[in-house]
Amino acid sequence: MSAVTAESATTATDLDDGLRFRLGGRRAFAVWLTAIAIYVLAVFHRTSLGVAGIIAADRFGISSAQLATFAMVQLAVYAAMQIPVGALLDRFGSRVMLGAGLLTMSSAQLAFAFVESYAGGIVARIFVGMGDAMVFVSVLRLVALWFPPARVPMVTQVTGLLGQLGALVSAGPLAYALKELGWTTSFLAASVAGAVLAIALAVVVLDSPYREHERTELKMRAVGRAVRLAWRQPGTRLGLWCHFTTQFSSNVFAIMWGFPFLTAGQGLSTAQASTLLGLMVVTAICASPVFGVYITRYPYSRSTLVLGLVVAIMAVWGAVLLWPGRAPMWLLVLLVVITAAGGPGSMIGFDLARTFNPSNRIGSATGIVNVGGFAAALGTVVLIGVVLDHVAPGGPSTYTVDSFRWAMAVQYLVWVTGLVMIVRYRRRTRSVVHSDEAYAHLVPARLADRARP
Ligand SMILES: N[C@@H](Cc1c[nH]cn1)C(=O)NCC(=O)O
Repeated sequence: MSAVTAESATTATDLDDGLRFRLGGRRAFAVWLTAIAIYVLAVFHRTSLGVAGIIAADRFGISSAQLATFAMVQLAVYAAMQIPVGALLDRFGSRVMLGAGLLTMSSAQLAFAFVESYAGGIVARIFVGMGDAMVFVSVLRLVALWFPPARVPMVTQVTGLLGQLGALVSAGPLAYALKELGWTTSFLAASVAGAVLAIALAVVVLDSPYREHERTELKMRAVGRAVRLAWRQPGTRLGLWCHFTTQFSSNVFAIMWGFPFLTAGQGLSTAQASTLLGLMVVTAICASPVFGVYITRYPYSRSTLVLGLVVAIMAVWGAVLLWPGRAPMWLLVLLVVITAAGGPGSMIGFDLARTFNPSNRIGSATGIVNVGGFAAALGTVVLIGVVLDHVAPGGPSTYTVDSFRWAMAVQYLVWVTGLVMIVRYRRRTRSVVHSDEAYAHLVPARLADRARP
């Protein structure tokens, strides 16, 4: 059965189709909201270090480079875990994986509350990255199974959007708690949230609304097969490259280099730079429903939106980097707004993976796609650091607008690579769409006649 034919079974809205619960009904919302709460917690844990950074440097007695290593290690583990986690998800389902993710993240934050050595802190961050890696793909699998296909693109976008609230919780309440309650109590409280959500998970979340959902009966040896089959789909690889190309710039900016670029490079105050970083979260939240509407209406042209978005991001970066001296504030605002749109834009990658894979491979396909943006972000973080070391060997105190001009320009290598790969896989994916009747619903009427004479 082709991917789309399998998916179309989920269009039923009554309970005759082997359904225990109505697609998009009350139980679906309860499952989704519980899963989202876990995703918010994952994003909160992921971004907590950004807020706790200066206190962490003090507590562990470490340099800025060692502090950055915490974040790098966490992200590297997150990216490396995506494919194994995706395959395990197809084997064990979302409930088990969300439980494992909660347990891993919460234990790691608990350890982080008490460790005092740098090595201990690194080990804790490794496990935070590992637990975090299990969450998002599991939530998207629930979305694909619990909602009617026509609503899945929008629900996927809103899922990404709501997850960003975790970053706001760490920027606000965690920053406050660290100041008022101290390190140990704050991280202890963060880990207790995991225990509460584990109870909600056990009570509310079911893997599937179907009575006999055909969960992949793969033995561990056969798990690799699901990954191979998902990888063979040009649509999965198109999703990977869309995710790769759209999201890395906003990640790099938010996680590592945005703040020094805006302060040391563009001469903004700390408060101005923080406001622009906050504006990125707000933009990502506002752009999500807009993209959701577009991809629901024009599924054939999802990659066209991605291409347009990437060209816009490249153009605004070009304007900032070529601006003589420091860029004016209006241009920096435009820069963060357009760059931030790449976050929700990257969700198109997951939508492509879902369209071109049957439900028993969604975990593997989503995991493959999710490697893209995080791997690109990691690579770019490192490349920018290498160039900065070269052009400003005196360290952060010697950064200037010109050092960042060269360093940030390395992003073009990544964008151009991504664009070439998107164009390549979009051609292959479209040829699959035009040759397989199962994808006929994706082809707009104006092209359908031409494609099927
Ligand atoms: N593209 C992000 C999510 C997002 C949505 N809006 C802004 N960012 C993504 O890939 N998320 C994966 C994850 O684990 O958070």
